[in-house]
Amino acid sequence: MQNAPLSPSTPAQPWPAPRAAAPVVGTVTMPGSKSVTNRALLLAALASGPSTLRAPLRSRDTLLMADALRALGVGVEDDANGSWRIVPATLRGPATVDCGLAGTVMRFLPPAAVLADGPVTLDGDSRARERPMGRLIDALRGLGAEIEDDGRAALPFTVAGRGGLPGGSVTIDASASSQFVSGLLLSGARYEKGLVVHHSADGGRPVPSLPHIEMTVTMLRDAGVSVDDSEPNTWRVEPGPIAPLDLDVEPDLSNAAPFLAAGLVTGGSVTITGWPTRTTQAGDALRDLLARMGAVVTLDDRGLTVAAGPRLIGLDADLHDVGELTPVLAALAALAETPSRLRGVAHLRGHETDRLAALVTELNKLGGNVTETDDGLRIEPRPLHGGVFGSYHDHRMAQAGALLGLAVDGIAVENVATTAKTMPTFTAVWTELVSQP
Ligand SMILES: O=C(O)C1=C[C@@H](OP(=O)(O)O)[C@@H](O)[C@H](O)C1
Ligand SMILES: C=C(OP(=O)(O)O)C(=O)O
Repeated sequence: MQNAPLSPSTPAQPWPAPRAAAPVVGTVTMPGSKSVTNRALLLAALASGPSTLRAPLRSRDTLLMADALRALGVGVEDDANGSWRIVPATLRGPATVDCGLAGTVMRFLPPAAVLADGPVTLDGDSRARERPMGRLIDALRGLGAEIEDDGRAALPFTVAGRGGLPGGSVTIDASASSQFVSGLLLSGARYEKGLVVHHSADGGRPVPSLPHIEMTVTMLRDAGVSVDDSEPNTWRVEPGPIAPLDLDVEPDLSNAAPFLAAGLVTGGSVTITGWPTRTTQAGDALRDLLARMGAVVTLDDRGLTVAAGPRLIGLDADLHDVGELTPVLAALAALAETPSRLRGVAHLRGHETDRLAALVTELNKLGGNVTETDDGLRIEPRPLHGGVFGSYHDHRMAQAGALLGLAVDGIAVENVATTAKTMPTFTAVWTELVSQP
């Protein structure tokens, strides 16, 4: 198993996306959830004893998190069956952390780095330096942390670890990313006074991706931490120990999106095994969203099966809670019979790339009719033609391109290797699924 971060470099040749010769019918087992794996790694590092993570995701984002924790002195050891055993330690500095392009590393690690006994310097890919960070840096300063960022309010910066943090109450504008809140909550129990996080933004802009905060709260409670989220936009974490984890990581439901959509655009049917009946993963919303697009959706002992209905219809939806599904849903909408309106996702401009601009550019390059709105996209289906689909170092843009390639002749995806951010096996699993007789 590879432990070094996978290279984000751009290969010279775009990947010729396979065109479906027949309806795609098959079953796929997804690797573990990125969001669960990186929360579990961080919590395990701060826990009161060793933890076991079974079926963790091993991808660029999670290997970066594992390496970051190792740099701080935590043991992240490979077990024989693919599990990780995490042995906490007093966090040490000086240390250097490569965040790559992982939001979960750049937002979850700094609130833990204040607990280190020396400086921790964080940096990442060039695009990572443009992703929103300033509000989290300010919030940590408000809680007593010292952070040297040369006024950039972005990566790279150095957290002056002092072996602890007073903690207390802080108000943050988390309208750019739910990860600011999740990051603070994950470490909050280890602050002397615990933590109260309150979200407030100009114009009442809400926190996006609330299911991801629910995931954080659920995982903290499962580890014995007392969290009060009864008041909207306020989260209270009591100081106290974090119990060791013994966790089976759920399959990544957001990464299931292109596979489920593959059945829909080809008139076929795809089953994802092990789909949890209860989950906090945002990707679970696919059951409802794809049904609204005309799919026949069944959750049973086999997993989640999504079959094409008589028509693939457009979608009018607020994706604020599930923004990470937007690129694949936009590609699916471009292949639908009726127009779509995807709303509530202005914050996608700060994701791996500006996803709204990227989707408009790349879909229109192929003959599409997509316009950017204040907070999303309008998609008028048009017959598409072949061409190179740019991925902008964005795993979900690459997945969107692969999906288009099933239904449109001559699509090639630039830098498909970027899918390794969350699923290094993407092209292998995709090719196997779509080439089945
Ligand atoms: O906490 C998490 O695991 C995530 C939160 C969301 O971030 P934003 O709130 O920045 O959209 C989501 O888009 C991202 O893929 C994963
Ligand atoms: C927004 C995403 O990632 P990140 O965790 O880097 O924010 C994503 O995976 O769609």
